[in-house]
Amino acid sequence: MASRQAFRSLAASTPSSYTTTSTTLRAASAASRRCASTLQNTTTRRSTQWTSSTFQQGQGRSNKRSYSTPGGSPPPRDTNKISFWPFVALIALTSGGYMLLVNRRKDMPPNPTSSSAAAAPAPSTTPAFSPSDVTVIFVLGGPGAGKGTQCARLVRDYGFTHLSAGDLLRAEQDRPGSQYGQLIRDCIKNGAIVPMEVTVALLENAMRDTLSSSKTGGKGRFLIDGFPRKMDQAVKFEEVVCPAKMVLFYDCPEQEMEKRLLERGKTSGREDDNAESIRKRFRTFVETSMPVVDHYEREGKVVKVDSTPGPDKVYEETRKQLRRVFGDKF
Ligand SMILES: Nc1ncnc2c1ncn2[C@@H]1O[C@H](COP(=O)(O)OP(=O)(O)O)[C@@H](O)[C@H]1O
Ligand SMILES: O=c1ccn([C@@H]2O[C@H](COP(=O)(O)OP(=O)(O)O)[C@@H](O)[C@H]2O)c(=O)[nH]1
Repeated sequence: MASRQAFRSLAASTPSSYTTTSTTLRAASAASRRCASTLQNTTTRRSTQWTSSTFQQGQGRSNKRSYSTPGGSPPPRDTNKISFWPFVALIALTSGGYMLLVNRRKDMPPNPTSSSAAAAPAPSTTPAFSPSDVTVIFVLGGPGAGKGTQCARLVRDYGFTHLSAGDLLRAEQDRPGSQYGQLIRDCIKNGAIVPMEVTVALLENAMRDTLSSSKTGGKGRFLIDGFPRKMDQAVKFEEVVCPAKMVLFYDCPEQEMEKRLLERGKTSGREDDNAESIRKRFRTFVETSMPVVDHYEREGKVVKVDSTPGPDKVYEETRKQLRRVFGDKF
């Protein structure tokens, strides 16, 4: 209980993730504006330099020609007017080329490892899956709260598809040739959050695979376990993949979670089930993931289950809560 309160008070002292997100978005778009204006200046400077040197060459040629005119008389002054229009055309062409370049860059995908690109405002888009076909339940809770254990039971009894973000990341980490392997390993060991593009893409692919291989005509129900752990993931997922129906939040004191994780570490083979990584994961959970729960709480989507008791009791409460939200035949 004490830890629940600690989570709450820490979460309250954490700046709103929306503020953080929108500040990052503003910073990213300011940076892209600066970038565009630098590009513009460079292009303008280049075209000016090019134009003036060409102009000088043109003048030079014209002077040479005129000096070689038999009779030695200087050329009439208004011949310069004739050579002015090609330069206007060149400036127009250069500017047009610049605009084309800018427009093409707008369509390029962001670089997944760049944090500013990660937070760059995506063009408004329709989610890949409609909530009328696909039910998404986010399953959240601290490390060791019992998310995976409860998901396994719900799959067994209700035919949900269970997608654990952590499992998907570990599979990607071990996939030969993955360009994200080392990045994922480092993040997991340090209890940090892997850049959202990687995780969102893994989840979307897994959902697509499930839906295309099932006989339910593109309909499905997913328990997305251990995701979203950071506000940017939540925003991105709902924007490009599918809005979530609800959040199942397993609430457990830190002391109990630590005990469970150390026990699990004896057999799990996980690089992060050790005292040092556990401490970092708890910190990330409080500072980064609790604001996500708070956000969904404000949206009225959170169903909280105390996961301190044994697994059977927690499951009983989970079913009761799901029946309350979805009705008896969920
Ligand atoms: N309600 C519970 N009471 C006691 N131990 C639990 C409970 N739920 C899960 N466990 C055990 O605690 C460890 C962590 O559970 P797990 O479901 O893997 O947590 P999470 O997915 O939230 O990290 C596992 O070894 C699991 O067997
Ligand atoms: O959306 C996610 C989910 C997990 N992780 C990483 O995967 C680790 C393990 O997560 P998992 O859900 O498997 O385990 P838990 O900490 O809940 O026991 C986390 O600490 C993070 O480093 C991540 O970066 N993004």
